[in-house]
Amino acid sequence: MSSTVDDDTTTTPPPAATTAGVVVRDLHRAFGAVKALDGAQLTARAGAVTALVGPNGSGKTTLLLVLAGLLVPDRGEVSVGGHDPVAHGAAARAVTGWMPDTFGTWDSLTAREVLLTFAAAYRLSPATAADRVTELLATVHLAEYADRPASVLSRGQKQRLGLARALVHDPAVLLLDEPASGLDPRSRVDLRILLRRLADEGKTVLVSSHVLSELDEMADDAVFLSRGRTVVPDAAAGAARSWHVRALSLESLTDWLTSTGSAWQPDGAPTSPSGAGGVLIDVAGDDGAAQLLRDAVTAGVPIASLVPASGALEQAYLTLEEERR
Ligand SMILES: Nc1ncnc2c1ncn2[C@@H]1O[C@H](COP(=O)(O)OP(=O)(O)OP(=O)(O)O)[C@@H](O)[C@H]1O
Repeated sequence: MSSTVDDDTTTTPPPAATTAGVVVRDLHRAFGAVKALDGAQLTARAGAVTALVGPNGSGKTTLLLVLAGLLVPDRGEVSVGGHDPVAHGAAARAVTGWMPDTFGTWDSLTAREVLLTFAAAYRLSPATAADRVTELLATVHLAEYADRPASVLSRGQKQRLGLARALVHDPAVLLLDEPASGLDPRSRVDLRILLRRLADEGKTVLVSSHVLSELDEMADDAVFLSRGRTVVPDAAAGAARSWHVRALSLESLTDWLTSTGSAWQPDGAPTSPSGAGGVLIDVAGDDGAAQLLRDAVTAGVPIASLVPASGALEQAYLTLEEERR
């Protein structure tokens, strides 16, 4: 990949797209002495939601900016929907929907006008654009704000308008930087459902977020970044996971766990007047949880629930050795 030129203005047409999805190989980008990307690798499949996870400063936004064609990398290979965003920026942008973590709007325009402006920039015909914008405003539940100035929109509503903007040209690849930030719980659920639907339609969805429980529920794949490098979470540490066990009688649960030599700790929740309560216990994998449940029931412990205390992504995230920067 060239690191300095966008040759859209030359007469060489971009090569036909060959690879769906997003592929990143050995990507580097420094800001002075800070290596924001230091050999990052990534593959995001078409038809899947891929989570981009990492501590503050790990390079997530830098990576997404490179993929969106807004930042030139120092070196490395990038393919977005089969196009190189540096060498063939226009072709890559045509298939890319980009939602930054904060979306500035022109406050004097209405929500509809904002979207129509972007639709025109993507060269949608006025008739197609009008229909598409009306449909998208309904999709992100902003129909009632369609003809009001964007200045009246709340932060979460602006986020939703930003999502509609990213979708206006029906892109094959969606790059979303912290899309859930500022959204209320209902809007977060709507976002999750929408991203799942888009992936099911065959689109590539790459989403960064700090809300790991949400990514857990929507992501098919995950890529972990740490100090600009892709890392594989410690598999051994990830194998044992904390589970929350609750029983109708806390006393009988803890007596039984102690008699079997299992290490447990209180879950911190108050015991109910009837004596119900719970503990946290480390269990190796789903098989271990199934065995624990079988043994407890056999021993006559009145188990009420057995659930992972944290999501798989969160657990994997916590095994990352690198710290925030
Ligand atoms: N324009 C810039 N100039 C100087 N340093 C930058 C610039 N952009 C990013 N950095 C640095 O590059 C590193 C990676 O930043 P980046 O914003 O990509 O991280 P991030 O993973 O998105 O973080 P967060 O989760 O906090 O949003 C950080 O150390 C940051 O300070």
